[in-house]
Amino acid sequence: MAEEVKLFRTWSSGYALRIVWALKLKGIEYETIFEDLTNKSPSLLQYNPIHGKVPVLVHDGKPVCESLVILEYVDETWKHNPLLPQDPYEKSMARFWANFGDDKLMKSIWQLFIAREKDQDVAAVEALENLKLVEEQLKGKKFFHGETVGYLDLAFGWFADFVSILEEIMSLKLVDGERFPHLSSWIQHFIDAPVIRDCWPPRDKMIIKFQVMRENYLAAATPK
Ligand SMILES: N[C@@H](CCC(=O)N[C@@H](CS)C(=O)NCC(=O)O)C(=O)O
Repeated sequence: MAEEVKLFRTWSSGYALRIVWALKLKGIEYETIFEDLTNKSPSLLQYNPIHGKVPVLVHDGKPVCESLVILEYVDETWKHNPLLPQDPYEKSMARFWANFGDDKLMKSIWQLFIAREKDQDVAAVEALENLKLVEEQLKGKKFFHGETVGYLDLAFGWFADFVSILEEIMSLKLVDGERFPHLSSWIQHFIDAPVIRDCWPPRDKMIIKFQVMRENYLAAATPK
């Protein structure tokens, strides 16, 4: 019997995009269910009752939640075109840096994005420190694991897109080739990599979405 694979996602979620890329890189057929997060479907809440978030992967009726967990599930279930390194130490390092990306880097980039003008310099310091750590990881490499796209590239993929959205909306340059030569070249390689390049959400829609989000945060933070 054919396997049934379903992916609950939204058009813009960078977390969900990780799973889209992983399934496509593995050549797995799947059905997409687009969610409206302002009116979550009963199925999403049933499959992810703890967080109620996308992405959720449902494989033959069994739900898997949390994008980094789903990436590992996909990699272990369909073993061809491996995403994670096989060596136990390298695998644990990959998990470490993926968590760093979600916990520290993403938070600091977001804090910069929603900082009021007077707070931007302070917020930039933390974001830049985190970016330097990522830059170190990419020294001498095309992708995080070498010559081909793998788990960490998918984990950091949101950044490749979001950084230029942030730069455009805030009219600043965060990642330039002089300060971050390795990160800059990774962004270019990753954005244009086969499979990856076909899945990006429409840029104009992303700009509008994040512009509105930023304005709402700034308005909420401004004393009346
Ligand atoms: N840690 C989660 C984060 C997922 C997440 O934050 N998804 C957002 C969309 S980008 C969501 O579903 N938000 C709905 C909500 O917070 O209620 C993961 O890696 O899957």
